[in-house]
Amino acid sequence: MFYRNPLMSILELSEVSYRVGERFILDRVSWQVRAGQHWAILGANGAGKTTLLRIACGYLWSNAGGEVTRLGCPFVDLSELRKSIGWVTLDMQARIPRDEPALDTVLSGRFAQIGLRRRLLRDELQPHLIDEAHGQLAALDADGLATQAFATLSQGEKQKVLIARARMAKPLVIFLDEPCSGLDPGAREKLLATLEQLAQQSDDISLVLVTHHVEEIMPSFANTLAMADGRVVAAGKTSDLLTADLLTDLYQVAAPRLVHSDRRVWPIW
Ligand SMILES: Nc1ncnc2c1ncn2[C@@H]1O[C@H](COP(=O)(O)OP(=O)(O)OP(=O)(O)O)[C@@H](O)[C@H]1O
Repeated sequence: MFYRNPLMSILELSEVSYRVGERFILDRVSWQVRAGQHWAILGANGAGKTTLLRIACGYLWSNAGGEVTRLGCPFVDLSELRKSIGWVTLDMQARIPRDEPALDTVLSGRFAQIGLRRRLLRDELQPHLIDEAHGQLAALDADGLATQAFATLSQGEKQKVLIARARMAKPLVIFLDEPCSGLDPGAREKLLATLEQLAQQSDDISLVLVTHHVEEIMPSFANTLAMADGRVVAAGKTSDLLTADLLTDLYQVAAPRLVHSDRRVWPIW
C-alpha cells in the first residue's frame, strides 16, 4: 500500500461527455474525488449516475469529449483499473454462483473474479488470504456468514458480503449503488451504521454512495454530487448543499421540509 496524500486526486473526470445518438447522457461532467473523501451522489431516475460510474470504472468510454484520470494519470491497464475501483450493485448479486459460500465470494474479490474457481486457485489461496477474507467479513460484523451459501443470505447480508468482497481488492474507491434498496427499516439502519463506521475507519478507501434517499447520507459522506439531465447541478460539502431548493430542482416536487437529526437530513415531502 502506498502513502496517500490527503490532497491527492484519486479519481478525476474533467468535462466528460457521453452521447447516444443525438442525446447527451452526460454533458461536460467534472468531478474530483480526493484521497480520504467519501461522496454521496444524488439525482432523479435517468439523471446519468450509473453512466457516470460506468465511465469512472472504465466500462464505458467518454465518447463525446473529456478526460478521466486515476491518481493523476489517464487509464492505461483496464484490468488494473477495475481492481482499483470496487462496485457494489444489486445486479452483481445475481451473478454470484448460488451455492458459493460467502467466504469464497469475498475471496474472489482479490482476483477480480465472479465465482471463485477454487481448484484453479489452490496455489494462490494462501492462509493469509483466507484470514484476510474472514477479517473483512468481521469488519462488517458478518463473519458468522462465512460458510453460508450466498444465495441463501438476506438482502442486507448479501450487501455486506459484496462490500467485504470489494474491499479484498484493496481498491482506491468503492461505488455503492443504492446499497439499501430492498432493506427493511431496521436492516437499512444497521447497514448505514456499518457504512458510517467503515467510512470513519477507511482513510485509504473512498466510498461513493449513490442513493435516492437523502437520509441515507451518513455524516462521513461529507461531499455530495447532485446531477440532473446528465449535468452536475451542484458539488461540494453535503452540509451546505442539501437544501429544500436543491431537492425540489432535482426531483421536481414541492419543496420538502428538512429535519436535521444526528447529522443527517430527513426530508418530509
Ligand atoms: N445505451 C443507452 N442507450 C440509450 N439510452 C441510454 C443508454 N444508456 C443510458 N441511457 C439513458 O441515459 C439516461 C441516464 O441513465 P443512467 O442509468 O445513467 O441514469 P441513473 O441516474 O443511474 O438512473 P436510475 O436512478 O434510474 O438508476 C437514461 O435516460 C437512460 O435511459
